[in-house]
Amino acid sequence: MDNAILFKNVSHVYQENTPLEFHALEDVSLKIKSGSFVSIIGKTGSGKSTLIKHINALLKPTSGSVTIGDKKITSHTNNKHLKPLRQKIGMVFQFPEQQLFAETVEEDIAFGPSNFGVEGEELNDTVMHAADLVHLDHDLLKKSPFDLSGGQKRRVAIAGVLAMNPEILVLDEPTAGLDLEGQQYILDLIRRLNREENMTIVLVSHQMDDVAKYSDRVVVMSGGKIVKKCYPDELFTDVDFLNKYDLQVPETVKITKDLADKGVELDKLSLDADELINGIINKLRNEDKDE
Ligand SMILES: Nc1ncnc2c1ncn2[C@@H]1O[C@H](COP(=O)(O)OP(=O)(O)OP(=O)(O)O)[C@@H](O)[C@H]1O
Repeated sequence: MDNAILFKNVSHVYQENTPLEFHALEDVSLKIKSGSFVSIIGKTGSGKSTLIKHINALLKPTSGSVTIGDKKITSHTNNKHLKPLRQKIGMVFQFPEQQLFAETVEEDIAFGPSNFGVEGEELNDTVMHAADLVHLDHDLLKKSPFDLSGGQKRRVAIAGVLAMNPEILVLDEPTAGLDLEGQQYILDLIRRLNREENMTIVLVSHQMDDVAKYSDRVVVMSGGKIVKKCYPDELFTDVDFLNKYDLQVPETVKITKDLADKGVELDKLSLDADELINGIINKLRNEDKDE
């Protein structure tokens, strides 16, 4: 089924009609195609979390509408009608392991599906499948989640979301606080879910190297508005734009520019370190041939 996400003229006002009224989203329109990997970036307070909370109607638009597949959400939508929608959207908030609570890893992963009536053999299969998706060793399933490492805990928390079999996965800074290896593990997992399970990914991140490497499209927010929607290479080659919105320049872009300043022009800009290394090797080989 086509689960495109469509924001149409969405505004969101916190604490409306009070002295604390705050316009966090203003007239946001955006289409995220089913099966794509889209990153939402922008400096702190630009409205990224507010935006993504509309995807599962944790927040509803003050005006405008959000449509997921054939389900339209407006300020009038009744929460009673949102259960099927929420089942197909997995939300991974910052530090999701802080929500782990069960005595065993297995029970934690099973919590969501058992709430939706899955039981017995089917529940067991669901838990195993989710554990496999995050490459969690089955020996760990009987352990307390609190005995695991930080990276393992985060994988358990994500497995709990995946056990609901979501078609759309929304993640807010999913690698925050992990060491480099743990970060890589989570990002590779997300990319695998996108490519192999055709899951739509909406990622909020401050890590521009990751955004550059993994996304199909990037959405830049500032002051509650979308200021750019484009392909990663279009964004990350525009250093003036990145500076204007306080966004980091990815390391691969910096290296490519440094090389060009030193007279080494590569054939194309790589947003992935492995690709960049291959570009440099090709350049060296071609130079050898020319000599
Ligand atoms: N419940 C709330 N009541 C009032 N204002 C809020 C509320 N939640 C968020 N805001 C404000 O809305 C603005 C956007 O917040 P939001 O969390 O969406 O930004 P963000 O881009 O996700 O930031 P960060 O990168 O720090 O997570 C901020 O100025 C924030 O202070």
